[in-house]
Amino acid sequence: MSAPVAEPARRSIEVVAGVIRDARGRILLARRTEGRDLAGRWEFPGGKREPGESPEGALVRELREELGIEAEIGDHVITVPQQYPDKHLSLDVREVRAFSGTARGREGQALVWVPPHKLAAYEMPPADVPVVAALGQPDRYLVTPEPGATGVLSAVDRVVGNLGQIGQRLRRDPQPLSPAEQRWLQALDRALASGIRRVQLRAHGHDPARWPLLAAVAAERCRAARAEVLVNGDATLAAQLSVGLHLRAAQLVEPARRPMPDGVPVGASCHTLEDLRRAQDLGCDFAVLGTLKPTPSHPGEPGIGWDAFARLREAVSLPIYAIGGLGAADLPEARRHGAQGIAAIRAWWG
Ligand SMILES: Nc1nc2c([nH]c(=O)n2[C@@H]2O[C@H](COP(=O)(O)OP(=O)(O)OP(=O)(O)O)[C@@H](O)[C@H]2O)c(=O)[nH]1
Repeated sequence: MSAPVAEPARRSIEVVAGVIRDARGRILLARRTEGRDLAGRWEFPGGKREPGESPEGALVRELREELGIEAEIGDHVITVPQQYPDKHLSLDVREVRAFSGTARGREGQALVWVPPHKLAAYEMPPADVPVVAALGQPDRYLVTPEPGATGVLSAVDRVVGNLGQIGQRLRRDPQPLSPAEQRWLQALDRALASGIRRVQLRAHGHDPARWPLLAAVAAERCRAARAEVLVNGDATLAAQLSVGLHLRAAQLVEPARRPMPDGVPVGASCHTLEDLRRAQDLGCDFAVLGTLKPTPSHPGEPGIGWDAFARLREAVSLPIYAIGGLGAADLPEARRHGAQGIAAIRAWWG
């Protein structure tokens, strides 16, 4: 009997790439030349870090060698850990604050200047999917809390206490929002005013008969603020309101294909590698992964931590928000571990 063949260890490479913008705000992509891995795909110019080099130093050298420009390196955008069949990549992406010279493909590579909203139309390596999302999509994802005790429409209803009658009145009265629901909408307005641009409408525990109306009003406010909206778990409601759908982890096993048409956002809550793979196979636009840190909403759960987050993140190429006990102060660390940003109830709620 022959001895089992050990799987060859994947080599690790550290690559630094630059987001170079022209005066019109377009971003430079270079095409990988024949004979290299992923030949023909478009990428952000850059290359491998040499031993002893800083990320900034490596990027300045690569851009000089590849494009003939002298670059000034700016902010960190995201570092994406990514498993490829033959290697483990860490792709560290930086803004190029300024450069001198004219960019030319000095190694025979084609170049193209692309408006940011068109980046996703270019075929790029898997590690670049989270980079393109980091450049164009919100880094904060608000998940709404439940609106509180709202089974009370008025003092009369409280006395009657008959849900059937309340349901009938809801159908007649176009504005039956309770004080708690109105406070909830005001908090949503404050979150939108603070710059939140991606919202998951979720109200576990809220009266299901009242939720469609409240969600419709909330979706309208989000639209007015140009924020993207997804409703939690309910594809029918999402279609009625013409908004996106956020799948619960338990729902990932149900659909055989993407549950909404292309162009309508679909997100997914994930806890395991299997969830993430399923979300990716379904064509979800992004995932939410946690719980990252201990949080009062999940007592007794220690949180997976950033290293485990990065190990899961590298097995897929979806944009992924981290969730669980996180806030604005965690955004830089999230980006260093390949996260699109942070999903939260408390931290982003007005
Ligand atoms: N510069 C750059 N490299 C990227 C991007 N995305 C991405 O996956 N990569 C990967 O990072 C590695 C960059 O290595 P390289 O360009 O310096 O050298 P190479 O082709 O000889 O790579 P190799 O030695 O791994 O085969 C490649 O494996 C490439 O596929 C990107 O946006 N920019």
